[in-house]
Amino acid sequence: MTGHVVPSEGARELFGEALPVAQRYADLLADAGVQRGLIGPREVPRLWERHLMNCAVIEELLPKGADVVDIGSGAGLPGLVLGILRPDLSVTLLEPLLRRTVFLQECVDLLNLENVTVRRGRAEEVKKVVRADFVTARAVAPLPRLAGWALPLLRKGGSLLALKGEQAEAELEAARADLSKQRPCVADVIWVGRGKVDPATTVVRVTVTTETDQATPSRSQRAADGRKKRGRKR
Ligand SMILES: C[S@@+](CC[C@H](N)C(=O)[O-])C[C@H]1O[C@@H](n2cnc3c(N)ncnc32)[C@H](O)[C@@H]1O
Repeated sequence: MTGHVVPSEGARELFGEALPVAQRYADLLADAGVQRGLIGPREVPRLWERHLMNCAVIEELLPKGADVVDIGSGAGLPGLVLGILRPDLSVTLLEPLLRRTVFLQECVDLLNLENVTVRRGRAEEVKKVVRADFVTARAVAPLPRLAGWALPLLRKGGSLLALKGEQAEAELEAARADLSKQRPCVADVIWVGRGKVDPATTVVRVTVTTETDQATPSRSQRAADGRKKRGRKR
């Protein structure tokens, strides 16, 4: 055990009652996570500020009881942190690599997180079986590709919350046309955790406005719908 992952006062405030469990997770990351190459050793001194806290503030965006799927969880960021902080959420950690899912399952078992499920797989392979109110992702893929994986998983009114860096606004502007072709949606960039983390966490939020199976109807479907509507009016 490295034993030097000490939470700051800000981390203590942010995690509150969940701090002991978050501390155990931080220790697992600093120990087995580093040994197994899931997180770089240079990240250890900044585990709380740069990783756990930066991810934890996303909880501000999640209503009570929401279903959350975290695409490409890696060592558990942000999904595992959200599951620790918010026992009311139902969190699925979706990750294709066995080495990572083994670590994630060990964390879930050791931390006794009954609200967190580990699922091994690629996001593009679960479109027909996974549904969520929110999809989270950090450092997984450029926005158009990420949206292609995430939007089909969302219920109407649900959002993709993509944790992004300084280029978030430019990335969103470049991806807008592509996003609306994938599924009707509205998208913006928001900052969460002001006063809790510095800098605030930048999130690209993409909210879908139709049911899953109504995603962008084809031209022929639209024409057929139009004919039906005119028929009903007569
Ligand atoms: C750079 S890591 C980021 C891990 C974590 N989200 C973080 O911020 O530390 C990217 C992760 O995405 C996963 N990934 C890559 N392609 C994926 C896909 N198609 N579906 C789900 N996860 C994927 C990788 O296996 C890897 O664990």
